[in-house]
Amino acid sequence: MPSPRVTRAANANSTNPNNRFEFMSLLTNRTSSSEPVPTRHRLSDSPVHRKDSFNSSSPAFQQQLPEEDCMKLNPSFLEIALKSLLAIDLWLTKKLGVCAREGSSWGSARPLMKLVEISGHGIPWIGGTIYCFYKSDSNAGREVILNLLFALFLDLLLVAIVKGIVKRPRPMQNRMDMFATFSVDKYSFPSGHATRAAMVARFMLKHLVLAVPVRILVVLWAIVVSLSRVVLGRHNVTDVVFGFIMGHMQFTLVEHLWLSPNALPSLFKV
Ligand SMILES: CC(C)=CCC/C(C)=C/CC/C(C)=C/COP(=O)(O)O
Repeated sequence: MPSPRVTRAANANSTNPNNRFEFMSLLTNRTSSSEPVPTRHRLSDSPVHRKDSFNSSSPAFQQQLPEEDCMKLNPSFLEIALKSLLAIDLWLTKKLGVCAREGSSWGSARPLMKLVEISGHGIPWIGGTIYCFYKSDSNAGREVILNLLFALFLDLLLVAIVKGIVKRPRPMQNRMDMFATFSVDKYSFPSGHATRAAMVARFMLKHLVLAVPVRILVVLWAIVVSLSRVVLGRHNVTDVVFGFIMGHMQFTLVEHLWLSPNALPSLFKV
C-alpha cells in the first residue's frame, strides 16, 4: 500500500509534472483556481537573495504555505548540538541503569547501591553535622562545622530551586522508592546527591586535616555516590554531571559567604 507521502507526491506530479513535489511549495503560489503558478524566475527573487522582508522565516511567506509544507530546513547548530546531547544522554542513562530494578543486569547489587545512596542523603549529613557541632570543644572546630551545616542547607535550597524551575522528570526506569524525599525530588535535574557529594568532599579536603588514604577515600566516595544515581536509574547522566559541577560551585560560594564566630557569637564558647 503506498504511503500517504507517496500518494501525495503522485497527485502533485499529476497536476504539475514539471515540478518536483518536495520543492513545489517553495516555487509556486496557489491561486484561487488551485492552479500552481511558478513565481520565482530570477535569482534575485529567491528567498536567499531578496532583500525585502519576504524571506522564508517571515510570517507573510509562511502564511502562503500549507502547514504540512512548513518544515524547518535550517535548525541552528546549538539546536542540533542540544538534541544530539539529549539523545546521547538518554541512551547512556538507559545503558548504565544496571541496578534500576531487581531484575536488571546488576540487580543483585541494588541493595549495596542503596546504601551508597543513603551515605549521600541529606538527613545523615545534617544530623551528623549538628551532633559534631555540639560535641566539638574548640571554637575553631565549631566554626568549620557551622559552615558545613550552612553549606548543607544552602545545597538543599539551591537544588530545590533549580529542580522547581527545570522540572525535568526522572528517568522512566526509576522506581520512586527513595528514603525521605521532598516534593521537588520527583524532579531529576540536577542530582541533589551529586551536588552534596561534590560540595562536601571539597569542603572536607580543604578544612579537615586528613591522612592521604582518607583523602583518596573521600574523593572516591563522592564519585561513587554520583555514579550510583545513574546506576540506580534515579537520574540521567546530565543531571549528575551538572550536579557535580554545581556542587563545586556551591563550595566556592560557601567559601565566599564564610560565617565567622562574630556572626553567631552565642553558638561559640567564651
Ligand atoms: C533537616 C532537614 C530539613 C533535612 C531534609 C533532608 C532531605 C529530606 C533531603 C532530601 C535528600 C534527597 C532525597 C535528595 C534527592 O537527591 P537526588 O540525587 O535524587 O536528586
